[in-house]
Formats: sequence, structure tokens, C-alpha cells
Amino acid sequence: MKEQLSVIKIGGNVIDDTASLQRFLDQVSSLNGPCILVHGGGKLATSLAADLQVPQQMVEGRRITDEATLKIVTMVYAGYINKNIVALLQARGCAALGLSGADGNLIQAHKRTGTQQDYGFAGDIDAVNETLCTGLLQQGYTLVVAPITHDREGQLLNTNADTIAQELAQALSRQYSVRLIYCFEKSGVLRDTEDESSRIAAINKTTFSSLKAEGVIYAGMLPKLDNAFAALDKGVDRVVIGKWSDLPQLVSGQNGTTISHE
Ligand SMILES: Nc1ncnc2c1ncn2[C@@H]1O[C@H](COP(=O)(O)OP(=O)(O)O)[C@@H](O)[C@H]1O
Ligand SMILES: CC(=O)N[C@@H](CCC(=O)OP(=O)(O)O)C(=O)O
Repeated sequence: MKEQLSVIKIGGNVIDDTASLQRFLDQVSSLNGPCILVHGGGKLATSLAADLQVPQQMVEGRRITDEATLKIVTMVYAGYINKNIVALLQARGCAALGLSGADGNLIQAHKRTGTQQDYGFAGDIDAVNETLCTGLLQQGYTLVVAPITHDREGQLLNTNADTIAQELAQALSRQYSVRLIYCFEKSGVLRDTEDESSRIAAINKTTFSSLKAEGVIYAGMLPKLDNAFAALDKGVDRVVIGKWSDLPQLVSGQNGTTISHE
């Protein structure tokens, strides 16, 4: 039987709140078994860009990444946020190791092309270094992954953190039984985003299509669900979307929204 691996993604809204981040990391450090934590940080990058007067634009959940923006996101994601999370996990007795996609050639990508929109230095993933991941996980490290990738020709690229989590989860599902947990600030996929009690317990491809058509699912939740179905199609065991503070229950499948084939 394959060993269980948790791949957990935490979004920028939670990271931005110190008290929430600390409570979330208390829970991460208490989990059993190997774990990869992928973090975003879009909120902090957007506010720093505003301070520096670098205009920002998002298209279909992806940041148009010009040169100035690439510098900002690299400093924010692979620098401040990644190292802060690693230090906070170390303080909790967790053997955390921070990596961007360039470190150890963890994630190779190419500049997004072939679309009418020029996304600048936004990267689409080509390959994940599974050998590096499994080696480090077997040594007992919890990997903390920032959403910065590279093209192996010296160019750093900015890649959506939900997609990084999905690609790592599916690559590692050859070796592990992987549960992919997307943590954010709401209790799951909601029927009404203003009503926390309207959580939808399970979604499959058919219900996803109708919820999309009804306008119940929109904005950042659309690519998150596309990533969730892609992960299931490519061998990931379980995908759950839910509130960061419910992490133990999300891991055991007792809360949040479970994404399923049927
Ligand atoms: N049905 C829905 N249920 C919950 N959130 C939804 C729904 N439809 C759209 N959203 C939006 O999607 C957002 C989450 O996507 P995103 O901001 O990309 O997450 P993250 O914080 O993980 O980066 C929520 O904050 C919410 O505004
Ligand atoms: C290309 C692209 O869009 N990259 C994302 C990476 C960060 C991210 O995904 O952060 P959240 O999870 O907090 O949204 C961005 O710069 O916003």
C-alpha cells in the first residue's frame, strides 16, 4: 500500500493575517505523515506593487507579470513569505525546508505563450522533480514551496500557486497516495459566497457545470476547481477545498467540499 502524502495549498488572504497564519501552521506542524505546503501570496504582492506604484492586472486568475512585477513577486513569494513560513514551522519543531521551483530544479516551466493575451513572465509547468521531492520527504522534511518557477535557461517565472499544488500532487501520486487540500478563508465551495452555512459538501463534474452556469462559482474558484478535477484525472486520491482553520477535518474528509469524479 502506498504511503499517504498531504499536499496543502494556503492562499494569500490567510498568509496576510499573522494570527491566522500562526494558527494554521500550528495545525500543519501537528499533522502525521509527509507533507508539502504550497503557499500563495497574491494579496501581499498586490499591496507592495501599489506601494511601489507598479500597476497590476489579473486575467483569468493569472497575474500579468512584467519585469518590475517579476522582481516584486520573487521577493515576496520566494523571499519574505517562504522564509517566514519556514521559520514559523521550525519554531514549532517541524523540519521545514523552503524551496522555489528553481531550487534543485524542483519545477521547470515555460513562459506562457500561444494565447492572445501576453502574460509576460507567467510560467506554465512542464516538469516536476519527483526524485528531489521524494528524497527530501523521506529525510523527514516538510517542503514549503513558493509559486516561482524557472525555465532552466536562467529565467524565473511566476506561476499560480493552485496549479503548483496540483502539479506536485499529481506527480507524486505515482509514489504516494496523495490528498490535495486547498485551504482558503471560506468553509468550502458555497452556494452563496456571503453565507458560510451554504457549504456544498461534494461537487462532481456535472454539478460543477451547472453551478458555473448558475453563476454560483466564479472568479478565483473557477481555476481552483479546474485544477482540482485535473488532479483527480491524473491520479490524486482525494481533493478537498475548505477553511484553513478546519485543516484536521479537511484532511480526514469530514469538512469542506470534496471534489469527486462521479
Ligand atoms: N461558490 C464559491 N464559494 C466560495 N468562494 C467562491 C465561490 N465562487 C467564487 N468564489 C471566490 O473565490 C475566492 C477563492 O479563490 P482565490 O482568491 O483564488 O483563492 P486563494 O485565497 O486560495 O488564492 C473566494 O475568496 C471567493 O471570493
Ligand atoms: C501567474 C500568477 O498569477 N501567479 C500568482 C502566484 C501567487 C498566487 O497564486 O497566490 P494566491 O494563492 O494567494 O492567489 C500571482 O502572482 O498572483
